[in-house]
Amino acid sequence: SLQLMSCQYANGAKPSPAAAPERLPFSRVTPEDVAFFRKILPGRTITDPDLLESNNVDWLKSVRGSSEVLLRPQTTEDVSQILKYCNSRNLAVNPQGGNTGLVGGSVPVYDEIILSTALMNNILTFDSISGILTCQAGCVLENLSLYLEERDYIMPLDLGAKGSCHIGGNVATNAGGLRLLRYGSLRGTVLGLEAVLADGQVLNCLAKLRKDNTGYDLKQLFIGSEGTLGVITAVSILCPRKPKSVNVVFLGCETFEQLLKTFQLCKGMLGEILSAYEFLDSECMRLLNTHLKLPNPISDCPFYVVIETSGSDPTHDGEKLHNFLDEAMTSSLVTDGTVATEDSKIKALWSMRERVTEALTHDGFTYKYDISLPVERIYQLVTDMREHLGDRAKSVVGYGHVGDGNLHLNVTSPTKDPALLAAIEPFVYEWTASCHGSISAEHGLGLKKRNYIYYSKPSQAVALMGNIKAMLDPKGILNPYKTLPDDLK
Ligand SMILES: O=C(O)CC[C@@H](O)C(=O)O
Ligand SMILES: [Zn+2]
Repeated sequence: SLQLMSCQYANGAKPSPAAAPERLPFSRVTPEDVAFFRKILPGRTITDPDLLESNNVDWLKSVRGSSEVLLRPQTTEDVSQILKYCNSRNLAVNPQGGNTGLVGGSVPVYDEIILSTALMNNILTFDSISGILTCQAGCVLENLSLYLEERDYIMPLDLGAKGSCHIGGNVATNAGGLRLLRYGSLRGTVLGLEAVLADGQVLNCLAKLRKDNTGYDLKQLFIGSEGTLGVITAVSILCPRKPKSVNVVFLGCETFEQLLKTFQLCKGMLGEILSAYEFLDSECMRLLNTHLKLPNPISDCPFYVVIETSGSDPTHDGEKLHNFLDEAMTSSLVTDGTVATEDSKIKALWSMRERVTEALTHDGFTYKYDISLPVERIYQLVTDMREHLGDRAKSVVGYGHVGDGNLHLNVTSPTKDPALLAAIEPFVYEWTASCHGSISAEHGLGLKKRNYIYYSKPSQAVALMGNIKAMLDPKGILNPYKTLPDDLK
């Protein structure tokens, strides 16, 4: 049974999952507006509905807008002119990066103008002594990684969507990913950023310093604000050296308790070379086998772990890893495992974890939950949800970032199913709030989760967020219907 929640919903009305926001009274785009955009962005003002199709729908194909204008600025000055104009005309704007978000934050809800960072993809500077990279917001994460690897550095973040996501979008959503355990969140590695405010003012906080205690750290407002406070146009990021030795291990455990004990052992024995500790359950493995034809690299187990080590001495790392595996096997914490040191096998083992999201899209309509919990509780939520839903769900799977206490709980059904959704929500949020967890660990609130914010934040904090929004974007033109709950307006 659940503890009484200390959140607004404990006594008041609970938000309904199906609630769609009403269109706010923004202006509608006129031929004169389009003529203005064509003048400042010749050839980069798109109105052909076929060309706009992919920008209007999210990666999951679960949210579809009806924007009629896509703008593709190349410079900060372009973005500034666009926003200055839109603000004066009261036109709503949806800032968009690689459009790989999972909470409906990166697509328009109605007819918001789409401002894409796709053509803002220049690397500005890289300092090979400090490892500080500055680049425009539209650089694709994987391109930045390749650029850095040639210079013996890596990006401090890595995610499954790396081939399409933009660094500006990563920063705007404070994306977590697979290396957070080692290099920390973007709140630590982003040293500076440039953002254009709703009225077109350019805020240049593009510092390239490790330390800077001169007043409030304004860049933090934009990190994780999902484009609601300004459009990030450039960032500077502190990048780690490329490790000389990388190993990946894929292990199987009988129980989640053993998986956690293995994590403890691993932290103790691998210490400073540990760079990832990820998990998937046997349901994920079934979906990888069935939908992507990826064979299990070890024998069947209830739980699987991906451990990555990154260090500077292959002999030293190999020895540590060997000792750890020896201990984990002899103490029966793990039942089977395989190790990879060469690139192609490392990639193959990583894909067992990275491609779960893709496998799920082939299983049916997917309801996604991205929950932070005390690490020892994370799998209990999956077990309880399975029991709670019984045969109403097609698959209920758990995977995620054990090292960060971040569970990805996904539920599928053959088609979109409002009755199933009503069984999942608010159950999942109440469960999370009862453990003082977060209802969005790394994906953000976007359109889908914003009305559940009170499960994780006190109403004073949400009200203050509303004040900050009103100060920076008084007309509310930036990414409306996102992040903040409806009851603020
Ligand atoms: O699809 C999901 O729910 C999780 C996606 C991503 O955050 C991951 O860790 O794989
Ligand atoms: Zn994740």
